[in-house]
Amino acid sequence: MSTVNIPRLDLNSYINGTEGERKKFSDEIGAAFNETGFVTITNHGLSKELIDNLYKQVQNLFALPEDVKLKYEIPGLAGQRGYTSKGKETAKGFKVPDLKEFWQIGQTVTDNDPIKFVYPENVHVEELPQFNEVTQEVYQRLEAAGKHLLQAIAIYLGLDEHYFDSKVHNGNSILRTLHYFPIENPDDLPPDAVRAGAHEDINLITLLIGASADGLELYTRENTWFPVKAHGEDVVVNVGDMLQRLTNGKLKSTTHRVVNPPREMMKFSRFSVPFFLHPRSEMDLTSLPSTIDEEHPKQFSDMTAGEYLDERLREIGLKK
Ligand SMILES: O=C(O)CCC(=O)C(=O)O
Ligand SMILES: [Fe+2]
Repeated sequence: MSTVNIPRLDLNSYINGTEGERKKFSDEIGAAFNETGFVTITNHGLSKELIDNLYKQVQNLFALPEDVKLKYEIPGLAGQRGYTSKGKETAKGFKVPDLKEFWQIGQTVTDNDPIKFVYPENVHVEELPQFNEVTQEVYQRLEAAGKHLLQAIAIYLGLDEHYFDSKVHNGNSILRTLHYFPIENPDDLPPDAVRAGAHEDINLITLLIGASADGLELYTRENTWFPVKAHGEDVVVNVGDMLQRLTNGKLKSTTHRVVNPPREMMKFSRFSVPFFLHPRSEMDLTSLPSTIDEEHPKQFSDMTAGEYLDERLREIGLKK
């Protein structure tokens, strides 16, 4: 099996570290994002209690009766807020939808930024007030961690440390709580039905709170699948397509998937919670001039984040 190096980095050594520690963090995350596009992070600002409470609430949400969940599935929002039922999202290039249902929470604008009027309202689960509270806290903490990670990445890219700050302020990020539902009769499934088909994330970076079970795999340069394992409460962070475009492929948006468990485990749920860190839709994703040269010709067309998101949501079947 090919060996894939997914370094485990301490975010606190960047936030509160010495000049040397900050530089080391920035070099390490940059090198990993250039090589495999994945790292795991400790000291990310989410306590074990918060994560345990999050998973408890997520389980409560998906345990609600089908008709209650369906009342939160809102037409016209492309799944960007509230509930998305089974069979709605299909990985790009796949025919069979993923074996999952999910709930998405978006940005809450608390200042006078006019972008407030552009975003759809978040949907609150009337039956579970604690779900709304805990996901709000998790959103804010992952967004804060993500801003620090982008500062470290900016330094690696030779940009000003605060290059991304204004671009992600009140950005279009999404916290997705996911349920890969139990399958009682795996024989009834189409042969190519999987929990999450191979895909790349759309956004700048994704922060994933370690899932309730194994299954996440990344596609290596040697064309093999490699399992991504996170210790306890570590957060897995990977590069998305927007950051790959901005850096002309210097930082890699690595293909990943969630495989089905062994047959006898198919009757158990798997839960996971990725946070897709998006910029404001006006951010220009045109590749940075410093990433283009004779050896690395320009690979992507110039687009804003909003245009790119729209194109991708259509490709995965969420937007008509
Ligand atoms: O469930 C997981 O572990 C990963 C989910 C994922 O890759 C996604 O939703 O984009
Ligand atoms: Fe993903």
